[in-house]
Amino acid sequence: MTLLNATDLYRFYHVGDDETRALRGVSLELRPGELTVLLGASGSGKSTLLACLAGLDDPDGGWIALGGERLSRQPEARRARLRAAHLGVMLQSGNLIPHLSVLDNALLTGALLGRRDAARARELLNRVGLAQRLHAYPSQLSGGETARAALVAALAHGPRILLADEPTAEVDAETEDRVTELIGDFVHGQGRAALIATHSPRLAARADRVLHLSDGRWADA
Ligand SMILES: Nc1ncnc2c1ncn2[C@@H]1O[C@H](COP(=O)(O)OP(=O)(O)OP(=O)(O)O)[C@@H](O)[C@H]1O
Repeated sequence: MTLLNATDLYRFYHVGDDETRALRGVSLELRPGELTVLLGASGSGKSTLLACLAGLDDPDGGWIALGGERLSRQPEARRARLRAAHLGVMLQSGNLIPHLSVLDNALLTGALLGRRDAARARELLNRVGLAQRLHAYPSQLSGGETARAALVAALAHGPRILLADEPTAEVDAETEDRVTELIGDFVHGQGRAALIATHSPRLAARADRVLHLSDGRWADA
């Protein structure tokens, strides 16, 4: 079974006369129970790929399907519905709402889906070491706390797929272990899928599959 299917993705950016080919024919499948780690040098296209898979950006070529439904080249409202139904998304650009507390951010998507689960949100925040920061606002968090709060906000509604960009950025080794455990349980304990861009050797060690992006292509392609 495939939860997410991306075929032959292209994404070009134009600034003045310059063209950056951020994605050049990337295909990918995400399956239940599989933790996939995404590696690549800065500028290789990792964030662009995650944004396209999340339906936050639209590829210029190729297509993406979530649970058999097409995500790419759809109106924003439909992409948002599919995103909420299937995905947990944690991106560097931030998926926290500034005027909501850490706890309310974690409850938001579940509430929109009609399955608000405060006990689960608190448990996840506790597991990543944020039990004392439930009522803080995003602007009051450190970089590492922001990444963990954003990860919990992506996971708390129980999505089938997690897409995450550097969830262990700026954290100490103990917190990195906690975040790795949380993602490992989500994928291997609950049979979900995850695609994680990370430089963490701890997280990479738990991966079922490691993919390398280089200059917008799979390195071995
Ligand atoms: N909005 C944009 N406009 C123009 N160029 C962009 C834009 N976003 C990304 N790029 C370019 O596309 C390429 C891929 O960028 P991307 O952010 O996907 O890389 P990355 O692998 O995530 O890098 P990092 O690890 O530094 O976050 C880079 O050359 C980047 O400069």
